[in-house]
Amino acid sequence: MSSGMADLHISGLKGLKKLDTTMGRTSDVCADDSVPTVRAQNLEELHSLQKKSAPNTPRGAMTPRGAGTPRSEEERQRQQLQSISTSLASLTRESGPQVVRGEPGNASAASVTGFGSRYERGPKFQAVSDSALKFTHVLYNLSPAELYEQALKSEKGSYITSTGALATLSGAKTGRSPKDKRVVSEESSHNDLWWGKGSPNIEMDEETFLVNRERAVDYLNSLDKVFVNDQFLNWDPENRIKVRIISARAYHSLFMHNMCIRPTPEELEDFGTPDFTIYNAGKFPCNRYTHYMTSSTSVDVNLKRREMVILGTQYAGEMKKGLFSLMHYLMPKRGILSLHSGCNMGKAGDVALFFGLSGTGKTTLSTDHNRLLIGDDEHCWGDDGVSNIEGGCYAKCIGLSKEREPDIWDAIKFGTVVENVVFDEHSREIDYDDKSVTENTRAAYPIEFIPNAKIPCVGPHPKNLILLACDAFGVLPPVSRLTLAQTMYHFISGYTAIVAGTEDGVTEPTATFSACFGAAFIMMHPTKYAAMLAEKMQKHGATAWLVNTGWSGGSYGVGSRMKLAYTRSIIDAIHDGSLLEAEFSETPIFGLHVPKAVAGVPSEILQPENSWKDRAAYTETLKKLAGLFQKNFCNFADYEVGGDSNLTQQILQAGPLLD
Ligand SMILES: Nc1ncnc2c1ncn2[C@@H]1O[C@H](COP(=O)(O)OP(=O)(O)O)[C@@H](O)[C@H]1O
Ligand SMILES: C=C(OP(=O)(O)O)C(=O)O
Ligand SMILES: [Ca+2]
Ligand SMILES: [Mn+2]
Repeated sequence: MSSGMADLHISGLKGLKKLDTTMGRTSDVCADDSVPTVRAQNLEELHSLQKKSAPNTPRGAMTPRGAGTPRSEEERQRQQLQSISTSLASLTRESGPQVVRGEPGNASAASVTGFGSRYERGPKFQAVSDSALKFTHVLYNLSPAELYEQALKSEKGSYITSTGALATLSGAKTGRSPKDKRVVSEESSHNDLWWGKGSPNIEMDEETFLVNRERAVDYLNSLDKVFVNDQFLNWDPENRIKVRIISARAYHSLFMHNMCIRPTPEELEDFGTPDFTIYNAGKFPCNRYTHYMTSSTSVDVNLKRREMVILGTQYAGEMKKGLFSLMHYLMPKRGILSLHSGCNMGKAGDVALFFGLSGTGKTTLSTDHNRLLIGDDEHCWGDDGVSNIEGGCYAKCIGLSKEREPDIWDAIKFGTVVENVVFDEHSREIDYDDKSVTENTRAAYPIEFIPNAKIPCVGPHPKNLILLACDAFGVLPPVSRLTLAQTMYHFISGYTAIVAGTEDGVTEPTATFSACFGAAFIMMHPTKYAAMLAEKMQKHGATAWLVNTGWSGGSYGVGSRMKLAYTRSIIDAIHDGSLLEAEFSETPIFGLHVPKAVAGVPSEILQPENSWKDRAAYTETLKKLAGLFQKNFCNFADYEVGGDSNLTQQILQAGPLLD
């Protein structure tokens, strides 16, 4: 210090000389004083230094033209923007909008493309409507952090929770709208698809699809900014599908970032033209004067155009399950079975699939601390084994507890989207029991957020198939082993029971039958999938089980939901092979094979009649459910499963028998 002070002096008479603060810096300066100086010349530059572009994720609008960017990189970006402009092209004007990377205000000529790009601006450009003069700002494959900022800035109802998740509201729709799901009848797919009674595919013509598509595209192009995600479906590299999702909300972009497979920067570089595009204009309604429209909501799939249009619902699950429907068309055509199932694998490589309708436990039970998670909801079973279609999980949050579902609890952190949950205004702690917004509260997170995720999400052929049913009647045994014919019968039936709106005082459960445990998502006739399943089960020697995750000791209102700990013990016994060695007895009516004992489960609950106080009520309820199964199966009685008429006869006889 003393040497520096000695050099400081004032000289001359015309004011003070500038202090040279760098003067005399010697090695004996105390450590506190040795912080490097700021590089920036001004505040603007300082702020610009804060952000940098990673080499593989160029920011078109932020990279100054000619600032050392290699020509090929610039060309690649131009092609990418051209591709997005083409996606957003208006059909009536046959032109895409002028697309610019980045937020409004960041427009720079270098990143503008599309119709009338600066190279092509001619008289034609002047002649078109105002909308062609407007830039469409594209926020392309933003990171979770960027999407958080976008959501917090522009979307009411966006908050950061105490653990760092992004809380959002999905709007008026807090679940899917299956009655508004339409599929275009066109020559390329018409004969492959399942139409008519029981089918989820509500027919729509090509013309009406284009009307809705135009409505969505015009809406998206009218916005200040749109989000574009280019991602993949299916971890099987040979059957990977490239999807583009164009949406109006950061919530939607982050949701799909989490749920689809995230491309590496290299994979993104040669992404090229997507195989399928979603136009999510869910903030905007469809027009009820449009032919076929029965509400303000329409989710329209066009397999020939490889497009999906969403109008009138912001529920993000619509995109996830819409893509699942697409896979239910594309994969079986390649001989690959698509399944609404969870999937996990033991350390020894034993794979289990968990089938079941919503709320039966696919996500909860496939997320198992002792096993590797392959996926929670959508899988393919092909010649080489299984592959997850998705890159993330979508867990129910209602009643979530750290003790019972620790891995899901811990996954709700920075990057995760939590939909429609209620939280403390100040602490931002989520109250998982609060159903004020909806009972269907959800968390969407990348699969890597589960510590024992199996990456890549593929595995060998399954050893066990676990058919889950949440039987609110409480008459199905907690676990039973199924024959092949029974497996087909229950797979085609797709049973679960829900409890109708408690607020109405209704305590009676309602049986739901949904073919292939996912009728809302299948595209072809259920027997097509069932035949493939039978063939694969036989070929690979898988064992199937029916597990009731619903009521025990009586129906809803009398009995109680099966303890999760018991269900987990049952599942453990299936995985480790011990249950296969058990002694079984056959139940009346349903003819199910029930084990006499399962480690960790009280034996008296294994036969449901033993857990009911009122035996007569039990028998009556059992018969009632059997009748509902039979009535439902009438819909399939005239169909053959595959080319095997013998198996078809066995399947028809494998259901419940009443005398
Ligand atoms: N015995 C049980 N087995 C499975 N889930 C149970 C059980 N008891 C309660 N649950 C709850 O039921 C819900 C099952 O939902 P989830 O696993 O998300 O179903 P899916 O993925 O099939 O839609 C979870 O909220 C879970 O905590
Ligand atoms: C995403 C959904 O599936 P699941 O309930 O099976 O998790 C849904 O039904 O909206
Ligand atoms: Ca590549
Ligand atoms: Mn699920």
